[in-house]
Amino acid sequence: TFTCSGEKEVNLAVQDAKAAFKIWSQKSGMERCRILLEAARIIRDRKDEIATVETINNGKSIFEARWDIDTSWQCLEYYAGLAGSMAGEHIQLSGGSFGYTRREPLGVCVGIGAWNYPFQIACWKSAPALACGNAMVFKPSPFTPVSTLLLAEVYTEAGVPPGLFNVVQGGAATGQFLCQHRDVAKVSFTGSVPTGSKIMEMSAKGIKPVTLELGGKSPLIIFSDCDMKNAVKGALMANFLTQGEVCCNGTRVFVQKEILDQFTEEVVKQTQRIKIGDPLLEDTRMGPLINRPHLERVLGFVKVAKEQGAKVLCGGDLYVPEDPKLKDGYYMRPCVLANCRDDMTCVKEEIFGPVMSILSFDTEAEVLERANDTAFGLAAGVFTRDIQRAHRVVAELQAGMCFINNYNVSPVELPFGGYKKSGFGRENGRVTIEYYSQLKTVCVEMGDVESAF
Ligand SMILES: NC(=O)c1ccc[n+]([C@@H]2O[C@H](COP(=O)([O-])OP(=O)(O)OC[C@H]3O[C@@H](n4cnc5c(N)ncnc54)[C@H](O)[C@@H]3O)[C@@H](O)[C@H]2O)c1
Ligand SMILES: C[N+](C)(C)CCCC=O
Repeated sequence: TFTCSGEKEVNLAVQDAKAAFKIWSQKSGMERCRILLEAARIIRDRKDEIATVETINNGKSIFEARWDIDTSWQCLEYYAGLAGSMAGEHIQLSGGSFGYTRREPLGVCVGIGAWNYPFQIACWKSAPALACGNAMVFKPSPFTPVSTLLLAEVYTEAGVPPGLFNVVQGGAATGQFLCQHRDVAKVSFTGSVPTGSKIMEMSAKGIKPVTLELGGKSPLIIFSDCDMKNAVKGALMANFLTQGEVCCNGTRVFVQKEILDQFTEEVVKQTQRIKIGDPLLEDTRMGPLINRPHLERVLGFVKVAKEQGAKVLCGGDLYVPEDPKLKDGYYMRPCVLANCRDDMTCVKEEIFGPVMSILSFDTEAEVLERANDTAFGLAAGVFTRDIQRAHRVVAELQAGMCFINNYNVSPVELPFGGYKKSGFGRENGRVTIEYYSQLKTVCVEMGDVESAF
């Protein structure tokens, strides 16, 4: 049980971060690089311990939590590598005068996280922020308060100035204190569209830049010429990681008519094999959902889908593990829905649970139109052996993160973020430096001032 941080604690955290920023921002990129590399090393060394805490924090399987910790330390390593190469430009002007640009940090940045990837989200935000010379105050979701504290511990042990990465706990009220704080220079948010809209409104009042990583309802398009084995594996990766509670999941699975039956049969077979249970056991691949109300919400979506004419091919109901200590857990069986139409609630709304909707299509033009017919634009995937088609289709897809012949892999070198209502700004990749720094232009006169007066 954690106590929520109120206005006083938020002020203290920001004040400490401000003091730490003064020290950190004066360090050279190489000095920051060394400390971030050390932090990455500590996370790598403590991988099993942090993954265990993350599993207890969120409910995802320990197998998957280890992946999250890998993508987390890789993120720190990547931005450590970039820290030393941040530079401005020199621009020659007439008469020997010149200008130059300096890439400078923003100041105290705020990170607000969702509960599905608590440790990874904190790393994806703090690593580029710190590499650029900023401080960060981070607020994890109140459903997953624990693992971010380990990250604060790691940064401290690695040698960042005290307060440079500060964690405050709480929900909406704490988040609002952070967003409205006059000494906060930027807000990076991961969460739902309605909260993202509020964050943007608060930030607008203070003219603060924001990064918004929001929800999605992404299409996964399976053409008849795909490698079937990989397409089925891809569909499972696109739908059932972290109990289906993944922003970029490809939950609208469009399958070309010729292979619909074969694909569906294989997907159902594989889905039924997913081992549900105690997430700390090595062979478990699906743990419990985040909490009771969310479980009920997800089951409610399945109920409405049935009422609207979808056919449940497997799962979609409560799961009670044999182990008596797990009997009150928030488990459900992963669900595959067939006979879906584009106008159904399960196809239009983000469910954020283990529910895959299968839709069929005839032509490329048709599927593109249907895939893009959504207010979201986070991710999309295509399975085909036709290389021209693959690139032609992704060029038309309105999504920030597109996968060809795979899904939900996240190399830190590649920018990640949304189009349309899925948000803006990016995490990972070189471009994120732009979102955590600002450019100062210096104009240098080498001659006399030519005055108009
Ligand atoms: N695009 C991405 O990278 C990404 C990643 C993970 C999750 N998500 C999205 O997150 C959502 C699920 O996460 P959630 O339920 O935690 O989202 P949420 O919007 O309910 O909460 C996210 C965070 O915002 C805080 N918050 C809530 N109200 C606030 C307010 N008024 N002011 C400031 N902070 C406030 C919460 O305490 C939490 O820390 C899904 O829609 C999912 O798609 C997106
Ligand atoms: C690591 N994944 C699976 C790409 C998820 C990124 C964060 C989205 O919720």
